[in-house]
Amino acid sequence: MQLYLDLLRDIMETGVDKNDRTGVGTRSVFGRQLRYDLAQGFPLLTTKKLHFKSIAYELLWFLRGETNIRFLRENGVTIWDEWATETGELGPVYGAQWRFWLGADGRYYDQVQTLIDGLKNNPDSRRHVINAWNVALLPDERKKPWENAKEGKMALAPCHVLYQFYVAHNRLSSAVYIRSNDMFLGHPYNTASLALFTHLIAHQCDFELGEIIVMLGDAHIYRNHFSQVAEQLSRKPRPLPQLHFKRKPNSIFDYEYTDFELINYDPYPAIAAPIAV
Ligand SMILES: Nc1nc(=O)c2c([nH]1)NC[C@@H]1CN(c3ccc(C(=O)N[C@@H](CCC(=O)O)C(=O)O)cc3)CN21
Ligand SMILES: O=c1ccn([C@H]2C[C@H](O)[C@@H](COP(=O)(O)O)O2)c(=O)[nH]1
Repeated sequence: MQLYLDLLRDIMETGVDKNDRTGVGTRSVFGRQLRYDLAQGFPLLTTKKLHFKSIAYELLWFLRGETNIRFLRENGVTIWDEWATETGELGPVYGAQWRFWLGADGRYYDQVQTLIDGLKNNPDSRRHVINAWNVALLPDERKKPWENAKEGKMALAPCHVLYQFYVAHNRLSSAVYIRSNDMFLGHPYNTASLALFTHLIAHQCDFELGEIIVMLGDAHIYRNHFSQVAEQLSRKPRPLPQLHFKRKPNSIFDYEYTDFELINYDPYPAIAAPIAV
């Protein structure tokens, strides 16, 4: 994960200070790419402890097509609490777009099922894409996230907007475009989430593992994370953990948290940081 630490340093040293929607303020750069070979280990940050459970349950929640935080809360995951309405609604965020994209013809489109079918039947296709940027449902940036959700809009505009998958020599690679990335809190989650998603799909479709590629638009460090970033940069990365499966469910939608496990994860202690809402 040296690539990540190098990018944090680059942002601190060369980034531009700007204001942002949350009022906290950021230092940012625009347009970067990080890539990891999944055969070298599972790209979960070791220079601070990450709550893998939050990352895994969030992905399972997307795959269920859910947009209420109930499922997350039932499993001890609180990372979406700040944006939800009193009843836990987030509006039509990722899960809704991945599984139930409402077409102009009035039909719902399941992008994940289409992806799996496409990878199995036509792996060479260049159209293995999942897109969350549903223009009609984007929030009004001047309103609070939960106000948007109450009006049937997304609480937050998608950050990890577009996924693409690629098969060569029976190896599955993936890429994600993240238009806006909170480099201290969000980025390590987003990287691990893409890695886990790629593992699940490879497991289902009998592919070997290739690379993951994370492409960033606005890559920012919030002003109130500067000291935490300095602490992180003083630490030396340790060997990556591995992901093992214990069961192969019949479909991508049937995985449970207990079906996989991380082994040899030996991180430095967690570093607490406030989240910008
Ligand atoms: N400002 C901001 N940054 C984000 O990364 C982000 C958002 N907003 N809004 C939507 C989601 C929610 N995400 C989150 C939210 C909280 C943490 C967080 O506080 N992580 C703590 C541990 C908390 C836990 O897992 O229980 C950390 O130390 O990593 C991480 C990602 C990612 N996204
Ligand atoms: O998966 C995610 C979701 C959100 N973020 C961060 C990126 C920004 O700091 C905020 C979103 O604010 P916008 O004004 O909509 O850009 O959340 C992330 O890093 N990863």
